[in-house]
Amino acid sequence: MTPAEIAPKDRLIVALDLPSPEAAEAMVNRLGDSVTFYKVGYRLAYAGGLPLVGKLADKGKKVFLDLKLHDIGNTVMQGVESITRLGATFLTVHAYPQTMKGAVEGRGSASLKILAVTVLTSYNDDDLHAAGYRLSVSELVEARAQQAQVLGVDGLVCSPEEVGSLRKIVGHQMNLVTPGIRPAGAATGDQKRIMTPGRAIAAGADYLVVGRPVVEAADPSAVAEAIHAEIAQALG
Ligand SMILES: O=C(O)c1cc(=O)[nH]c(=O)n1[C@@H]1O[C@H](COP(=O)(O)O)[C@@H](O)[C@H]1O
Repeated sequence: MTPAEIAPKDRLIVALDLPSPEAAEAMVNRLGDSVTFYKVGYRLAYAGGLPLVGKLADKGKKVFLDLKLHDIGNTVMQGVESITRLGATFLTVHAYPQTMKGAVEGRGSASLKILAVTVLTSYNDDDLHAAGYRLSVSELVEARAQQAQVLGVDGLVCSPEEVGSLRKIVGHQMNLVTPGIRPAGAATGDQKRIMTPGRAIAAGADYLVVGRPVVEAADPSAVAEAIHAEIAQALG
């Protein structure tokens, strides 16, 4: 599916950053038909949530398995080979060349799509320098995007701020998936490179990842519906 063919409703990925599979399933039931795509990340996966990937897929939902793998190439390759059997649509790895190469090999011809995390949305230039990098966020994001494209990675996780420049580099071949999404007035939390849903879509993001603003809301469905409306409006 090319990015232009993604239905507006399928562009919102709700991060099920919840403490247990029971809490996650309750949230999925609460959101009902309004949400079609979910992310399972550290909090849920390490609390016994991995079987939920297959369960959600059986219910017709798509699942983004956010494990952010990073290890020697052979270990990543073997891990991804195992993950291809879980039923996820997307899997994250960190955007290091050996890691991305191993992940693409492990994926083989499976339908799982590998997303490379460029620079985490909680980082700014100062955080990168503190971690020992000499490049700015935008320079490192662009360099990693180029490497990911050459290595056959399927998509990138980036902040909405980088979507415009990354489109020029990777065109429409790669999915651009953006966390760091905050509806107007929502608490920023630890995110540093953020945008509203409408502005992120207008900038060219294919998918928006939203966690706390939805799952911690008094009325999660109402927030999800409002984000869908912003997405639809931005797509015109
Ligand atoms: O890979 C991710 O999904 C990810 C990458 C990134 O750079 N920033 C980022 O926030 N995320 C994830 O996206 C979600 C954002 O959640 P909220 O900040 O609660 O909306 C979390 O589950 C993060 O782990």
